[in-house]
Amino acid sequence: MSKKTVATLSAADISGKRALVRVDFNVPVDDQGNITDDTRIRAALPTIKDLTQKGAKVILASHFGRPKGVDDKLRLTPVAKRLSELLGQEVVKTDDCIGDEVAAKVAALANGQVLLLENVRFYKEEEKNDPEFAQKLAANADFYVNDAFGTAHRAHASTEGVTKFLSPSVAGYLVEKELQYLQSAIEAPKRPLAAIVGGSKVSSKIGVIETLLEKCDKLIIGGGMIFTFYKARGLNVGKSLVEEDKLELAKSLEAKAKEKGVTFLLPTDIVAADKFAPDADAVTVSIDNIPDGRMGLDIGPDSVKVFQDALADCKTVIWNGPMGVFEFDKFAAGTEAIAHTLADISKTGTTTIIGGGDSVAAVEKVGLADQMSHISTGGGASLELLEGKVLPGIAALDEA
Ligand SMILES: Nc1ncnc2c1ncn2[C@@H]1O[C@H](COP(=O)(O)OP(=O)(O)OP(=O)(O)O)[C@@H](O)[C@H]1O
Ligand SMILES: O=C(O)[C@H](O)COP(=O)(O)O
Repeated sequence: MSKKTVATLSAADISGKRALVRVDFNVPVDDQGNITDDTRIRAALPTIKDLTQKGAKVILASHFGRPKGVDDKLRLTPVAKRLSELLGQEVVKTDDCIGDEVAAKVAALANGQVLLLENVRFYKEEEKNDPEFAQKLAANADFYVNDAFGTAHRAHASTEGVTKFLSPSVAGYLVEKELQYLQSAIEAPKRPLAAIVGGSKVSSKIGVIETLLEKCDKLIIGGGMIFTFYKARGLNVGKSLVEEDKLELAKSLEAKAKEKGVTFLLPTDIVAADKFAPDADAVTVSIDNIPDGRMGLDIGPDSVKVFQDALADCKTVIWNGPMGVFEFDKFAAGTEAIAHTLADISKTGTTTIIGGGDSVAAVEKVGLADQMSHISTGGGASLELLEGKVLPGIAALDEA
């Protein structure tokens, strides 16, 4: 990475200084507001601990959800509690992210103490990347660290705007690690390189499919988007999800794969349901035999076998998006089988990278997260990076 990192800042440089650290604590919560997965909080610990050990005063900023103004359900109080348990030290929490209360609590911080600001998205100026708001956020700090990989694709005040008011502006350890895995997988991968792309919509994955076609040796497609490809080939897809306006595009993507010599694999069989529900009746059918009244909600066992064979000799695999409606147990088998396959090939030295919220949730559901080479904490951010886009939150940091 060509960006300056927190590792380059010594205790002599930062002891007693106030660090504004952007983290992505946008964690999933249940109906009661309990955190159901603290991965993103744990992922920020190396940067926070490094800064506190070097004697800095750590001021954490994050968004949480997509509030329209102040929303008590989207306060970061439960996150502060969880973070203080994980750090084994008290985390001071403020009720706002700018203003007098924040200034007073920051002024009272001792070296090595940690403070968490309230949800920065309570101000609409955050997402507008308003310079005055960015200046107010920056006013409480001496330097800036961005460790919010999951939010690096947003040009917001706390991810991009603040860098104009704080120096140095450096990357944290999580950002460094994410870039290292995702960029090297796409720019200098050990080959063969395979990408598995799933999820529901062709339209939301076109960018990544097109970019991956340029880089990959094998492209494996699953999830709801397969039916747009089948229909483009003239197959009957019953009531399955189809994006009618993307049929031509699907055709051209397949043609492009052929032209480039990329192995392009679609499932050979699917699990067809009579309705979109967890208790739907499910039958496995070959793709040229999808009954009229049914919808495909998972890939079938033959497809899993075909995909496994294709992945067996790969040295790098990137996976984004589930193979089926894995939230319903009856339609989770395809996604879970792919998760197991990746765990198996990881053991033989293949680099396996899981990017994106749903695929990560699926891998976690089957307890295989720690067997993958890298699990990205960024959904949209990892996709945009794989698409070759510039991430504004990274671009704004100081060059190394
Ligand atoms: N055959 C299918 N029919 C309808 N929906 C499907 C099908 N297969 C998968 N899905 C749904 O697709 C959703 C994920 O699709 P989406 O395009 O949003 O991917 P994503 O959230 O971007 O994935 P990721 O976060 O892993 O990148 C899941 O909720 C899953 O239930
Ligand atoms: O969960 C995410 O992908 C990030 O925290 C970004 O959230 P956003 O899509 O609301 O900007």
